[in-house]
Amino acid sequence: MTPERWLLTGGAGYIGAHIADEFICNDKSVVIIDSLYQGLESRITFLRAKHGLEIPFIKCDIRDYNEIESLIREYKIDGIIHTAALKAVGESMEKPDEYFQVNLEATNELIEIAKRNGVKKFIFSSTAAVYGSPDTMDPCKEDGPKAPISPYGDSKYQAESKVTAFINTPGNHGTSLRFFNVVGTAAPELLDNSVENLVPIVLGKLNKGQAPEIFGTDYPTADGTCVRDYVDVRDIARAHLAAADATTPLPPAMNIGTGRGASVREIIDLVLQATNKTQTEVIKSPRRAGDPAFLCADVALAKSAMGFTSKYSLEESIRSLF
Ligand SMILES: O=c1ccn([C@@H]2O[C@H](COP(=O)(O)OP(=O)(O)O[C@H]3O[C@H](CO)[C@@H](O)[C@H](O)[C@H]3O)[C@@H](O)[C@H]2O)c(=O)[nH]1
Repeated sequence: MTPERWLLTGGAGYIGAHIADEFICNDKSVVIIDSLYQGLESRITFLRAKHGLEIPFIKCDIRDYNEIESLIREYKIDGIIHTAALKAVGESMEKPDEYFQVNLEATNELIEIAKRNGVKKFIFSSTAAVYGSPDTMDPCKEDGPKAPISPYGDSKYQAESKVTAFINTPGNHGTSLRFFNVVGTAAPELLDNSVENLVPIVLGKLNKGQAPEIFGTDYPTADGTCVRDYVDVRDIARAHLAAADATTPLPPAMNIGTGRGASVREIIDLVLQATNKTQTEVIKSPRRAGDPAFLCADVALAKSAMGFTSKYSLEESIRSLF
């Protein structure tokens, strides 16, 4: 049987490359497009060497609709995993138009292209940012309140509607996966190269002999610092595989997290342990605007709908970085 062929947008990115790896390991064929704005071609080089495959890679902006439509025809694509996006929450406040263009308009266009060309499967990378800044200490449920507070979260939330309309069409299949805080790596070559998130920031600081900074130590949590649900990127990739292989209709959106919370303080301690550093100095800074005290996933839906549960512990995720 010919393997299913998936177009992976943003496949040279940190998350996209892990999905490519997981799909290839499970006998699916992938075609990767990436603008290389944040993605790295070296990740594709690594995947080609690891799997001994000439994985097709085309450098292409997600807004280059003609090129994408030609590729979908040329490669006879069965399904699309759409991870290509702008993802910096802070930057989205400064460039909202660009975020809506890349994250919302391009997703809408991609779905129209899929429809015109008989592509029946679509899995969309969404985010816990759709929940905004809840003021409860309860895990977020998919059908609970959505109140994104950044153009990033809003653009992703609005794009989910288009995906939902697509998958509600009889014969189509897919979902939106709402990632919580993604950490870890399958290989040093696939590491997260962004400098926007807690773990890479703390690592960078420790490597330079600087003290990590904590944004807010007066939250109503056990140790006063913010709690998040840190999920391994390899589990994110496994969730995509589970969604692609599901034989029953999926809910329109599912949380992908662990269901366990960890505080900023705990993360810093784990990174210190993993690096064998004894430094205990931290800078206690004021709260960062828009940060909720607690943001964790209710993971029941992904489990019941597609049998997905996370596999990697936070310790394993942090250890994978060294
Ligand atoms: O130097 C730092 C950096 C971050 N933090 C805190 O660490 C926590 C995690 O922050 P960060 O890694 O920036 O992630 P979030 O703000 O939780 O957002 C991430 O996780 C969301 C999903 O939960 C995604 O939508 C976003 O794209 C992604 O950046 C927050 O409480 C921050 O205030 C610090 O205390 N010090």
